[in-house]
Amino acid sequence: MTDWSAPDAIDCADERVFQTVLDRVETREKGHYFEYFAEGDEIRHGPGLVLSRHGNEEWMGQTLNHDPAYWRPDRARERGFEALPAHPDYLLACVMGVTVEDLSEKGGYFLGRTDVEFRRTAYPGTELDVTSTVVDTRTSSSRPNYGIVTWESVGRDRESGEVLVSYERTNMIPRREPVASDGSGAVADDQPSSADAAIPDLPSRLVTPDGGTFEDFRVALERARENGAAVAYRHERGRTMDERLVAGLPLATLNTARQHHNRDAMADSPSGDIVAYGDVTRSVALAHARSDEATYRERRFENERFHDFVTLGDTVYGFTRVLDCDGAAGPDHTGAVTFEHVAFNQEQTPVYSGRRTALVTRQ
Ligand SMILES: CC(C)(COP(=O)(O)OP(=O)(O)OC[C@H]1O[C@@H](n2cnc3c(N)ncnc32)[C@H](O)[C@@H]1OP(=O)(O)O)[C@@H](O)C(=O)NCCC(=O)NCCSC(=O)C[C@](C)(O)C(=O)O
Repeated sequence: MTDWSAPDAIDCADERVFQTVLDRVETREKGHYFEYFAEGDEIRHGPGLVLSRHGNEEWMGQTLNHDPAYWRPDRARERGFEALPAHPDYLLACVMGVTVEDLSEKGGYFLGRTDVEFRRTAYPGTELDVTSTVVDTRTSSSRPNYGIVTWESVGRDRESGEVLVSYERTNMIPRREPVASDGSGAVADDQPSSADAAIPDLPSRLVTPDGGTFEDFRVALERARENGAAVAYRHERGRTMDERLVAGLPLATLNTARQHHNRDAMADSPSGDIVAYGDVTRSVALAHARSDEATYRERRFENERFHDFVTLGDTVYGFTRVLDCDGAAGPDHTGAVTFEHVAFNQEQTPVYSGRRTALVTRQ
């Protein structure tokens, strides 16, 4: 009989032996299935993460968020920051990144997020302390292999305890034991396809603002309202998703979701391949929008949805609609603008949409 305690008892160089061993051993799992989560559970995320200047610059550089206030001290001061700040997209991606191991590493997709509130400016060197609470769990009626879980997450400065950002996010999470679908979410064969569906009435005219200041948006909105038009436009820039964006950026935020870096595991998933981290896709589309606007501060995001997969080689473009201008919000030299942003791919398929309120410089 083989002495299994002997160091050379298993010849791993022999393919057949190795495959037999692999078939027999248990896998030490990472992440949690849907059944693990119960409403009200509170989770403190262990890894923490120190926001870094390198990470900040890498994120901004790769996503085209080329706003010098986040890497030039003179421009940061002009913008009213105490020091070089962390970019809000980088902060948000890091806060969410450290939650992934506990919440969503098992797989499944990021479906949406809402109530994203930036409470304080964060600076490189800040150590994050992130906690999450399970807000809701339910089974999916259309996808029997998955459940749908919503968490509220809060990212704090570990030293001061101050809240930097908070949000509520929803994911599909694989079930340990898939159940038969109740079919209520299935699309009936005789339903019209989206191509056949009637196109809703669009405003007769779509107005583009003359520039990117608060006044430009306000004037465009007024002009549009007087003429039954809407303020909506697309941005010229696009960014093709390469490995650095799809796998590199999430890993730099400690996002361990297999969706972004394990092509082998993802081959047998609904997307069939690795997909871009939702925060990367959105940050690219927002960068396109910000490149056409005099952003002063990010305030909040609502109703963010991820509609379709973004895979390697896809190109992400941006579309913006201006919904509202509030001259009374923020410091005197700014006003708040609420936008609806849509990220779309080379086939003009929407992959992300969300409502954003930012302070924009007046002139
Ligand atoms: C996933 C796909 C295939 C489903 O496609 P579908 O046609 O089946 O979609 P659906 O019918 O719209 O949604 C399925 C179910 O989800 C529900 N649902 C949908 N949205 C929400 C929401 N916001 N809040 C609450 N529930 C929502 C919806 O009501 C439905 O429930 P049902 O099965 O009971 O009828 C499709 O939606 C898709 O391709 N989306 C893009 C996903 C994606 O690429 N996300 C970003 C990358 S993954 C990621 O970043 C990962 C991360 C951050 O690292 C990490 O979580 O760890």
